Amino acid sequence: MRFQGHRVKVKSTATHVSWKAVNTAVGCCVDRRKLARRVPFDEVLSATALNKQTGCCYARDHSFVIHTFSRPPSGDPNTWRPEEYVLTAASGEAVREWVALINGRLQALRDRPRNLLVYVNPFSGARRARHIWERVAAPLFARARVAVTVVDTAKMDHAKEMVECMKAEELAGYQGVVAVGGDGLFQEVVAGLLARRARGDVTAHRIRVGHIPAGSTDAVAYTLHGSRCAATAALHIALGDRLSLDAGRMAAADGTVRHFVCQAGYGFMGDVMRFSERLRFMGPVRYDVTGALQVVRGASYRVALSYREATSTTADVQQLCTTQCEVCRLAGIRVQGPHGATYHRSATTSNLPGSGAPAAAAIAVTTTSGGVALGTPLGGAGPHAAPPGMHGGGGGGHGHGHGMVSSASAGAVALSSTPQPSRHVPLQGPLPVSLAGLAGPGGASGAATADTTPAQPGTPVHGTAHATSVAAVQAWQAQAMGLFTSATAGWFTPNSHTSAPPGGGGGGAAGGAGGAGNAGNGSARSASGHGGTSGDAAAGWLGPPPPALTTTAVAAPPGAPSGSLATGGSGAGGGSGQGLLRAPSAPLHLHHLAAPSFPELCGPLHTAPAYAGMPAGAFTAAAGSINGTGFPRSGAGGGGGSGCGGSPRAPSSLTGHATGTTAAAAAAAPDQLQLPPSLSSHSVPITATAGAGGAGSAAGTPSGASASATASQPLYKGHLASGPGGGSGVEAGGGAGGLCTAPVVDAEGWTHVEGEFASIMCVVTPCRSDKSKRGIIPNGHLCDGRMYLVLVAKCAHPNFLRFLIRLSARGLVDRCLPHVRVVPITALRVSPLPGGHYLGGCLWDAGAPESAWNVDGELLHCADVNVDVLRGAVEVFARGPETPAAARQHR
Ligand SMILES: Nc1ncnc2c1ncn2[C@@H]1O[C@H](COP(=O)(O)OP(=O)(O)OP(=O)(O)O)[C@@H](O)[C@H]1O
Repeated sequence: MRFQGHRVKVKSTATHVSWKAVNTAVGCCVDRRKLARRVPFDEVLSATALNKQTGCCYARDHSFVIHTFSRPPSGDPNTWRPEEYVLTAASGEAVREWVALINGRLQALRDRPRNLLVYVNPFSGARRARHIWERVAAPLFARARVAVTVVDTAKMDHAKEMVECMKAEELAGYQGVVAVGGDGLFQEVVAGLLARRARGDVTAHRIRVGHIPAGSTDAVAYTLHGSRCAATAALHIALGDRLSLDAGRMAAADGTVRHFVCQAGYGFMGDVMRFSERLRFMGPVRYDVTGALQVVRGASYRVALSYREATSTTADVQQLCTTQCEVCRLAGIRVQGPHGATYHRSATTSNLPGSGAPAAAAIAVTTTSGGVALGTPLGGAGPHAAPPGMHGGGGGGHGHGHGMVSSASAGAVALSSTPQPSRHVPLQGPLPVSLAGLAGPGGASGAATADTTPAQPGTPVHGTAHATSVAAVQAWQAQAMGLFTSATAGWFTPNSHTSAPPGGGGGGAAGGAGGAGNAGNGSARSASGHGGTSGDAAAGWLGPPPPALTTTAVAAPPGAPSGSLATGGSGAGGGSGQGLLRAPSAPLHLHHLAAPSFPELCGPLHTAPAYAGMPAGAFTAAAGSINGTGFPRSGAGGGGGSGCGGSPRAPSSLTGHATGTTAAAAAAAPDQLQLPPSLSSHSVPITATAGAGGAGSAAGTPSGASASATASQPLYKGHLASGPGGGSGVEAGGGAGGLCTAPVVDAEGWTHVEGEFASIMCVVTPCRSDKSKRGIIPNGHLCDGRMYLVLVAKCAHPNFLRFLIRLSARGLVDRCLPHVRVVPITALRVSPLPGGHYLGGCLWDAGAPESAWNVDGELLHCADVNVDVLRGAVEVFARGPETPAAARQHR
């Protein structure tokens, strides 16, 4: 054949097509090496026969073209250009053979998309999204023979709603969904897919997401590909690159849930976003303008932070996450594909038995007096994804729990779950004994409990069984059942004692205890639970095994009013508790309090947040207040035992036991049978007494000290713990810049800090952008199951400028500046506190006491949030940035 007018010898192997000049082809003035090419098939879009007449005096030209791309010969290899290699054969027959051979090889690449759904936001960035799609991306997809369905978004959340509500069969027709716009549009698509997954739609698991940058920041595309080039992004999509990507999930106290794949920022970042929205007419430059104004403004905000530090892994090695990222590969996310090509596989879809089908392990049972609601789903993947412990502290209304599938593979634990849609099953007599729990060899485990209403006190409490799983997971179930049977038997049987399963079960136990107290059939009963570790049963789930779990259900006193008597689990710190809640048989819906991270999954009633560490007594009292029946109510629950003395987030630091009484005002609302969206309008005085040896003592609360606090603040803000004793432990000073309290680590591994910060960021991937080319966290990873908490203490203007310059030029590492901390974490809670400093001005609300969250470029106005990370939450069309050494040149 001929290439660029010279004779070349072409050959094809299983992985590539290559050619080089034959010896006699070139004279001494032509460098033979410049004619040689080696093009891997996984970098070829397609081959097409050319059928052109080269001129009236010449014969028909028998040529074909190989559509591929090229990297710059030097410098950054991450900006690709479409490339065409034209080869001329001796005959038309030869051309047809070569075209068929190359396209046949491409057909065999199973990750190549054939049909894509494309959303274009015409208003992104400088409003060039449509133009970029038509001029840059669409022609490349046509070259790659990818069919596309294009939708222009008409409003905010249009793409999210469409993805979320589309029929499963329709979605199954696509291999991926592409967002042409900014980070916000990409986030919409991700949110839509995750919502489907939360509903149990297995189709959504294998849908990849692509981002063709046309917005103002385009941090997603930059992070994934190392460049903001639209052609590069389109090429990655057309070539079918695949990579699993972590996502952060931010659940706000107002019930809003947002996902992010780059960063969520409070303080400076939030203010920049908040005010730049008013300057949208300026286009992308609005961020520079408002950024400068915010530096001048020098705002700082007081918050209470609790975070769970990530365990040390290979990710701690200061190493860049690129195509060959060893950290992500070790995590089992990237595996070597056939023919030496690197394929990226999601742990959620390929590491489980019966590969391809996502594991289903959603288990939850909630019971009300009228029936049993099944299927509270698990939403996350990753050892820290599900916060089942939130269920443990809620004695009273419902027994419920979780199951989680765990698989250990390639040095990492991969967790996956497929939730089931909630159903409501009428309660007809005693239900079959229930148990739902799955555990895998990875160590994480869970449990589910349920309650119904035994006719007589003293008879076993039956539960409902609900465990849904794919066939592969059922194999694990058999293994897990033994574990859980022994662990949970006691939860259903009064006066029994049992031990927790390794690594989990506390949540279920406490939930079970509460569940046992749920009446619903008119017969009163009470239950007291003694959680092994704490009312914050997350510890039972994620942390070390509790020393013992004890559950006791006892009959209610004779003549007790019809209704339920319930208590929550007790804390581990030496405290134990029991509660008494009298209410009619109306459901208490305590699980709404108990699952703040999944409000979108659990319906509107789940919007009222509660946090781990809230004393069970508080739950009980709160429930009593909102049920408002006029019965006298008192609640006494075991202290939650999260053990941070004085942290506003951990009222249970007043461990020992807490006694709750409902406010009289609350009792004056007898018709309020369900939780309002927020508890903020309810004042629930709580008197708490610290018990001897409580977990709080570990955090500085003097052992045995008494503390009492009356909460006039919303419960969820955790201001309960401001009393003496509880508050004494943390005001030790120290911390970042000396402006925050010394970090206090509680028994469950949460670190609690209060302070005044100029900026708080939660960065889930390196987060590269034009403003920070190396990334905010240069050594972050795309899929390692951790986030990085960046704390910038209140500081003088020059110091904040130093921070911005450092962030922009080199990225951040821990203590890169005296007032900057970078901590790898897996979960975070943030609550605003009164205080803070800022200048007023026409562009901002001078009196605003709180900042807002900037969640991947979208505003979230509620400052009170819970954040966790979903490992490998989405699959994306990407392979990670390439290094010059790793980039394969075709020459
Ligand atoms: N047709 C539309 N009209 C108005 N808003 C839209 C429309 N389509 C999408 N949106 C919303 O516009 C917001 C911004 O979109 P997008 O993120 O694509 O651009 P951007 O903000 O300019 O870019 P970046 O997020 O990279 O800074 C998103 O919240 C998105 O939900």
